[in-house]
Amino acid sequence: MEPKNNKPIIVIKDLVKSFGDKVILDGFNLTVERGTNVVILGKSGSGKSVLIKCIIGLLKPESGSIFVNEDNITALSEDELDETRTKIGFLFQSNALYDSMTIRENLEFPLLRHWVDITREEVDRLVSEALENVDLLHTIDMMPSELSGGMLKRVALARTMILRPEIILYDEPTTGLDPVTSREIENLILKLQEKNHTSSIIISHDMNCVKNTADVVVLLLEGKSYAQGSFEELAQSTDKNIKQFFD
Ligand SMILES: Nc1ncnc2c1ncn2[C@@H]1O[C@H](COP(=O)(O)OP(=O)(O)OP(=O)(O)O)[C@@H](O)[C@H]1O
Repeated sequence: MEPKNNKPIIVIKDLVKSFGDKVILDGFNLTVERGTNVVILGKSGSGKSVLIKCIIGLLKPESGSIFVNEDNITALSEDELDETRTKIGFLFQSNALYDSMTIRENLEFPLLRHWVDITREEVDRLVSEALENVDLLHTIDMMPSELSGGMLKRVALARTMILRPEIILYDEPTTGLDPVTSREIENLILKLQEKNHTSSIIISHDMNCVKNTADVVVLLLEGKSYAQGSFEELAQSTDKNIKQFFD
């Protein structure tokens, strides 16, 4: 038998999702190989967020399948979904940090929620380690309002990583950041991918981010995976639907 680790981590087949008579995903297919970063490129409203929500089981597709490892997301109960979701980290565009909590408390939150038997020492160690990974240990007792946009994104990334997810879904990780800070975030995404061997799906409009982080770029158009390839392959395409993203 083929060892598990050589199998793709996410396999999506013929996914269909509509709202009323509006078909958003129309037979979408995607395979994410273990340890790779896949960037989903698509116009506003093309269904990128809907796709991510289907992967974490927040939306139920009409048909098709989504396998994360051995689990068919579309067939899991809520309890089983909760278990699977602990293996999937999500970096929200808004960062989703709690404004009334310190950075330490924000990072403790997922640990205390998911690992009920964890000791105080272990919590402290993991929080410090997660902040060290993003070079922000000195902010541990600060409030989110004291940090810049780039620092908040790094804290949010540290919090996403703290449960050691196998998969990370990034929703426009560099939107609203200046080019230098964006580059810092892109480098962190690559560093943490290498360190923790995570696999990622990244939604981004920022072509520098796409270029710097993608192993594979997937163009979502009219509900389908219209094109797939490396950044360079797609950048050289003469297809007008693909070219418009690279011009
Ligand atoms: N819960 C919902 N009910 C009805 N329609 C929805 C719902 N969620 C999304 N849609 C519709 O699905 C389409 C795709 O939305 P989605 O948010 O996935 O786009 P997107 O590609 O992520 O866009 P953007 O880049 O602007 O974030 C939009 O037309 C949106 O209005």
